[in-house]
Amino acid sequence: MDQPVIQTLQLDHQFGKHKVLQQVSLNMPKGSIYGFLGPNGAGKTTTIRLLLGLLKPTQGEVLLFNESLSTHRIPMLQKIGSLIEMPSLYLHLTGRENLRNACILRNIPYAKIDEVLALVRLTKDANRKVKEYSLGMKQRLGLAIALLPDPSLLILDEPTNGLDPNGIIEMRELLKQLNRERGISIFISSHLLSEMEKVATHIGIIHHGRMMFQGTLQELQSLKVNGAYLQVDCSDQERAVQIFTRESGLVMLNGSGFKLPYQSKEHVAQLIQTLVREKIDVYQVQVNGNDLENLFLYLTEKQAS
Ligand SMILES: Nc1ncnc2c1ncn2[C@@H]1O[C@H](COP(=O)(O)OP(=O)(O)OP(=O)(O)O)[C@@H](O)[C@H]1O
Repeated sequence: MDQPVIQTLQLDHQFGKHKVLQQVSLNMPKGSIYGFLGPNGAGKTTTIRLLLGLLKPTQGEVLLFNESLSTHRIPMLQKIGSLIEMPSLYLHLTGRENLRNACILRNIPYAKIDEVLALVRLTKDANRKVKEYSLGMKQRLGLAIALLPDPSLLILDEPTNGLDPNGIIEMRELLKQLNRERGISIFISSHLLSEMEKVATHIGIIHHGRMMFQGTLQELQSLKVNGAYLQVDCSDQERAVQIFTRESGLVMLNGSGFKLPYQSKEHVAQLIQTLVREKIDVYQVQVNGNDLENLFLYLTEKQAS
């Protein structure tokens, strides 16, 4: 698991004078599902294009399977399946015919077609025209094409973008299955923290072209707890702040209540019991700071301190 499948060494990229990536050092262990997370415009697609050799870095290096992409591009790309945003499909052809075309282009035997159709659960719809497919089915067909060469690494750019909740669940389950049963390492970009938490084993966070965090999902989650705070709305905010300031100096008046660092659900229960005992009515208790935006704020503050 510790052997890297993707490594970038201080990657910089600029379009003209616009610096889009700065010193991006990615490290994706073999066998992992690496969630590459960042808001729109953070530099995710640019990074993916560099990983696939579709762009050349201004500085730095990409290593795939421990070898330099600049010297081993062709054999490496044969081991990689990719899906960048919407797959380009022939809508007037059937799913099976699209796969046949892809086989011809990549010199892959037709025998693989039934296998990949079954993997992405499109066997029953294989002979329907793609124009009749839902977006989720089109994405799965794109994934089937990416799986044709039996890749050991999949690189997927926002594969759940635009899908309905069912489509998102199907894609998520499918990726986990491919990772678990076939041992395929999966690099997946997304702007949704909650989605990546459901699928990824490792996370890299990019913001304004810089890596802000890289580690296991557990490491990210412990950071999130550190960054999260509890917002409590109640009938007597001033007295509540006095009570809890005795326990922890980090309590602040906020809106119609107060806020303090989130510790644990047991601590939340104790806090509510204390308020009730003190005859202060509790209107609302909310854990904030667990979303991507707050996480960025937290990480930025942490880097500056
Ligand atoms: N070909 C290009 N020429 C000039 N600027 C570009 C080009 N492609 C991307 N950019 C700029 O680079 C920055 C990063 O874009 P990128 O597409 O990598 O972000 P992203 O994280 O994938 O976001 P999104 O989810 O919106 O695609 C953006 O400011 C974008 O405008």
